[in-house]
Amino acid sequence: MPPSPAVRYNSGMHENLLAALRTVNDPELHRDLVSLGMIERAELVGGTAEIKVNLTTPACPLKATIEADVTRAAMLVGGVDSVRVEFGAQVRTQATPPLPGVKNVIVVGSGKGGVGKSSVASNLACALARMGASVGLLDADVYGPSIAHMMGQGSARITANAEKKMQPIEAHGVRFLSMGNLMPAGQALVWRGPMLHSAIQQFLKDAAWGTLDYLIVDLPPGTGDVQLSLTQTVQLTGAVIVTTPQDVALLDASRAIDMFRKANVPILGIVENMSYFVAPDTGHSYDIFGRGGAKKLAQSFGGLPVLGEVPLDTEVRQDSDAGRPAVLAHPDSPAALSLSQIARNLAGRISVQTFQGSLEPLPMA
Ligand SMILES: Nc1ncnc2c1ncn2[C@@H]1O[C@H](COP(=O)(O)OP(=O)(O)OP(=O)(O)O)[C@@H](O)[C@H]1O
Repeated sequence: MPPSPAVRYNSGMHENLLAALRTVNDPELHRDLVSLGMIERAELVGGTAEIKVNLTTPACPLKATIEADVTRAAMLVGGVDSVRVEFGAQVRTQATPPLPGVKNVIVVGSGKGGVGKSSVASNLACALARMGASVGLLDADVYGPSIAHMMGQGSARITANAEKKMQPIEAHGVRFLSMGNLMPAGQALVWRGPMLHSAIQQFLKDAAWGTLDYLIVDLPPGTGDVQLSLTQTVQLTGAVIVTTPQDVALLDASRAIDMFRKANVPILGIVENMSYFVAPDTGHSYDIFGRGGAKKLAQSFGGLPVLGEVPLDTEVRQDSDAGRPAVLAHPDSPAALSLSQIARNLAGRISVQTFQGSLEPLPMA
């Protein structure tokens, strides 16, 4: 790893508190919070240590652990009776952002169709936005665009702004673009590769995305032209692979993983959708498609991360059909809880990957 550039702290910082915080490691980045540049404030006000930690994502999966570790370390400093920890977040980006203003572009792909890729993509986008990130969602499933419908904006139409850029539609705190908002409903798209390539380019580069922490891209199933176009157009942060647990889906998912690997796109993790079903009347869990396939798939590629398992749940479908993804409509349902945790795990993976690529510290306030 390259050495970390020195982090400068402003003079208002309490030296003993900073020294204590140097003993606290970020649990995923395995470096102390001070040298990572994550401490924005460390002051002693009366007997209270007031500490502001700037996380690398608002969806940090280990926020509670960090809070407990910071509190424990600060309480050991002389004169501290209580600790108040405040959190901020600043998502980092690779050395050159994938698009101007867009810190991370994450594609959501699958080998097989119908495994729930669009459902996962829309729920991840809404979950990350709800956690405080600025999120875009691009429906690159040009042959079967379903994001507009799932976001409750099936009849909205894309307009151009004053600079003649496509203006993303906003719903549930997410900015999105979908072919479904360009074409009349129910019409088929008959395009060849080069036309698809230029459509993808326009969706990415001629759209007013503004500043985004995460741009989630819902791909068509399989390993075709759109996937190729995307890998050639932007430096993708990575890919999330959605699969169901049965062998036929896993076989196709492994082809998708192989394609991304050949294109040098990091695999951020695998999501096992429709993993199991919990009968609402009896509470019994049934592994309808054979739970655990994603773990085996991950192992067969040398230990890829499994981001989580999402149960088969009628609310996921009903909420998508009603235009309000389950993480918002039924946030406490088992499927939504799992999807929210997957969003946190994904954000955590992205932070770790970005950190490993560059040890630039966060600029101090
Ligand atoms: N965990 C789940 N529980 C219940 N229904 C689900 C779940 N995940 C997805 N579905 C439903 O399955 C159907 C297919 O899902 P979705 O459109 O997200 O799949 P896809 O992989 O994007 O499909 P395509 O190949 O057409 O792009 C939808 O009706 C969706 O609501």
